[in-house]
Amino acid sequence: MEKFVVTGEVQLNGTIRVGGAKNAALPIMAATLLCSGVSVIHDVPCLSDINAMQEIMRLLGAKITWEGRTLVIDTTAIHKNEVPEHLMREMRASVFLMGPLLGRFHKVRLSYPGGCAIGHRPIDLHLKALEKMGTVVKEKFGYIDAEAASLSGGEIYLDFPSVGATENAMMAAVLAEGVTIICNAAREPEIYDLQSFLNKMGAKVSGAGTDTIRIDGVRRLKPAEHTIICDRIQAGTYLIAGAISRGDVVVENVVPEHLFSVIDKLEEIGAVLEVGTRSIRVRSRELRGVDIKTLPHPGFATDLQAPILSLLTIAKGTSIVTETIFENRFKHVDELMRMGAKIKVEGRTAVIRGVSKLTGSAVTAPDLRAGGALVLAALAAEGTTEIEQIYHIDRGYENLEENLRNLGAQIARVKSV
Ligand SMILES: CC(=O)N[C@H]1[C@@H](OP(=O)(O)OP(=O)(O)OC[C@H]2O[C@@H](n3ccc(=O)[nH]c3=O)[C@H](O)[C@@H]2O)O[C@H](CO)[C@@H](O)[C@@H]1O
Ligand SMILES: C=C(OP(=O)(O)O)C(=O)O
Repeated sequence: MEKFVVTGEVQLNGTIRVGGAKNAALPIMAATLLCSGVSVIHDVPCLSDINAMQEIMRLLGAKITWEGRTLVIDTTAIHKNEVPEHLMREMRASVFLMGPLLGRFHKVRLSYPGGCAIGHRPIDLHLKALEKMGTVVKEKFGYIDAEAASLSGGEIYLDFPSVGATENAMMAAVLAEGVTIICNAAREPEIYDLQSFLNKMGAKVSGAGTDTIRIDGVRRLKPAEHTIICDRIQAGTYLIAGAISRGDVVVENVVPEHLFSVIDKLEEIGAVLEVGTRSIRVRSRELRGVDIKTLPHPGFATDLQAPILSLLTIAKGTSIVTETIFENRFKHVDELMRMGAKIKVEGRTAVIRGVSKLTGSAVTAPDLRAGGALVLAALAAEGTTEIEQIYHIDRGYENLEENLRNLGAQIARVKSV
């Protein structure tokens, strides 16, 4: 086990370049399974979730090699359409294998996925979408058997614009007969990236980025080459790092339109932002409290709720943060309170009374973004903070300590007893 040791109160200065998005790379890796051949995916982040996905795909028969930040995936020898439970449990994204394997083999067997413990996280919408395409789903002994003699297009209404269900439905529908319409689809940028990749494979998908996606089924797909979009959540986290340290940070390789809600809230908090075509500069001195509500894209991303909450702990006045996506995503609050934050949680709302200073303390990362939030708090805190269970952070933040050190932060990864 490892932990981060952070000595705070250092202003961050400099430039950081973010890489490809985990949440785009994972479904796109799964999508390569839709056909036989060699796909090439550029700017894949080096993260433990990506490694976990590779492990599963290798078990299914894929040959995967890294060339720098490029992943070369050969799906010619896929011979399995069954994923064992212990591998499914490793991450939420394992559920993305369902759509592609069903599309290619008309049959798949897997169990419930794992992932960050941030709420109940059912997969009923994924299954409902697949059933609408003619799949028969049977659940027994913790396993899900999904089978479709032939997948056929259908009209799918999602009760909630679930990112994963939208992606799974898209991947199953590309090889289905006829037209599939996904209504109330998720509009996250990662959905658009998946559409781009599927279309490069020869699929006919349109509408990603809106709430209605149309898929005209095709008979055959071919392998494709693609570059993953940049990670808006890591980018947002580094912007908050600049603001919380009262520094001057430029985040490069970003698509500002993906970050509108964060840019808007940081400005409301009092940070000064300069938005370029592919970069954003953040500076801050005085911070004031604001209200934030997480929503599906283009609303404020739930994955940035914990990081921005850290910033609000030292903003003047009272802030109210409402988490509407996941019912259990305030686990960072208790840890932040150990650092001197004043926060009260009632149901899905956190009321934060800004304090002038946080103090270094021993804390534990309860999940990925909550872990990121603790690193941010530690950057601003007086003294030294030790953050345990950083394997959560390694799921989604690439080279976090190195990137922060390059900006001047005092952060070290050390062995934990
Ligand atoms: C790998 C990946 O891309 N993960 C992201 C994805 O997760 P994920 O795809 O799991 O998130 P969803 O958009 O599906 O979940 C949103 C909400 O819908 C509910 N729901 C979802 C599916 C379902 O079948 N039934 C159901 O009720 C969930 O419990 C949750 O309350 O989107 C989330 C919301 O932006 C992000 O926080 C995650 O980082
Ligand atoms: C919750 C997240 O990931 P996952 O859906 O893979 O658990 C995340 O990236 O913040």
